[in-house]
Amino acid sequence: MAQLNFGGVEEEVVTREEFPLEKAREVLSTETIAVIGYGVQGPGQSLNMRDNGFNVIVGQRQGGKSWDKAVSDGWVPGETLFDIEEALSKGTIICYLLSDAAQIELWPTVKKHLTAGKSLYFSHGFGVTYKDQTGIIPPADVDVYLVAPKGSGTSLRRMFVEGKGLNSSFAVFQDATGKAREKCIAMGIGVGSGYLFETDFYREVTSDLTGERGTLMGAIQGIFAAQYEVLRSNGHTPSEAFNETVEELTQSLMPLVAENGMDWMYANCSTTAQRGALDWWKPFRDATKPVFEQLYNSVKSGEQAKISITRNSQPDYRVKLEEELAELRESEMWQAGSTVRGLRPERN
Ligand SMILES: NC(=O)C1=CN([C@@H]2O[C@H](COP(=O)(O)OP(=O)(O)OC[C@H]3O[C@@H](n4cnc5c(N)ncnc54)[C@H](O)[C@@H]3O)[C@@H](O)[C@H]2O)C=CC1
Ligand SMILES: CC(=O)[C@](C)(O)C(=O)O
Ligand SMILES: [Mg+2]
Ligand SMILES: [Mg+2]
Repeated sequence: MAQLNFGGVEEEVVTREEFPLEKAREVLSTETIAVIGYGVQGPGQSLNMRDNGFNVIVGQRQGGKSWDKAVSDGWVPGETLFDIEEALSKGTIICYLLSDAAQIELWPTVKKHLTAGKSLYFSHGFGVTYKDQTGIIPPADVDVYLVAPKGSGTSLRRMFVEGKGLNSSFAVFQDATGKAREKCIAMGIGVGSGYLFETDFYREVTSDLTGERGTLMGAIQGIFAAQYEVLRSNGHTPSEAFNETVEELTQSLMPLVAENGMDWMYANCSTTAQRGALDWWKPFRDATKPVFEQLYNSVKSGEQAKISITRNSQPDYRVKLEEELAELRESEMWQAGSTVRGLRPERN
């Protein structure tokens, strides 16, 4: 592990240099990796591992859209693509990549196939941490670990194809064989992680639930909507409001932040913009911090897990979800966005 300084705090990370792909292949050479579920993470992780030369099979319910996608991605029914139970019985490393709510329903079946010495692999600390709500309590004689790519499975795959790597966290919950940590890191390299930083199941799930509800997904849409509405109610056109809220951020300014940090982005804007941004970021922090505190407490208490389980276990959850996504898509702001995106020269 490389010891690195993160803003004054020493942490250890695993890089591809110190744990090369050849080593990962060697560690997992006798394993059959069964990826259960072919939604978002399933395709990204299984395809990356397959391209990395691992022995991978996919387990998915037959007949649905995900099964068809698996076939079109080159998984062969009866050879590398099986129904879930068959994949569970063949696999020695079970990658449990169903949605967190669906993991509860299938758990009794998975448990049956977790014979001594197998590994149970997650990409989230959810099921194990909230065991009182999920009932997911792994048998004592299996290794249990996670690799959580910090981004969408879609990006994990795209970045791998481009020769890049997404960062992932990793954690060992249970080491029955004495080799759990090594296997976990090898899996992390195999799924296409750029580098791996260590955590535990509790910290992974609480930070992840906070991040996605916060700045990554929830808060950002909230801030976009607030600014857009203020601009619109003061007579600005939809295109002007959208460009000044979203398009400029994603197309021009965030790539600069990604490249070299916030001060670098500021340094490449006008002195007028710099003055304003430097004056206004603290009031925005102070206004939103209580909401973030409320969010974190709701994650910590298990309330957010409960909501997620309850809502996503309902038979009509997909229909309801689609309605909520459509509400966003059909809002004036995102309709304006659709027109704006269509005007990008590279799309013509
Ligand atoms: N979506 C993402 O990019 C990320 C997901 N994760 C974690 O990875 C895990 C997998 O998440 P996603 O890929 O988003 O899952 P998903 O919501 O895309 O679902 C995966 C699969 O579960 C299957 N499924 C759903 N209900 C089922 C049931 N009752 N029985 C059998 N199969 C069923 C679906 O057919 C689908 O193929 C979760 O723990 C999630 O928190 C972690 C990082 C990012
Ligand atoms: C993409 C990711 O890492 C998230 C936002 O946490 C998730 O999809 O659960
Ligand atoms: Mg995440
Ligand atoms: Mg998440």
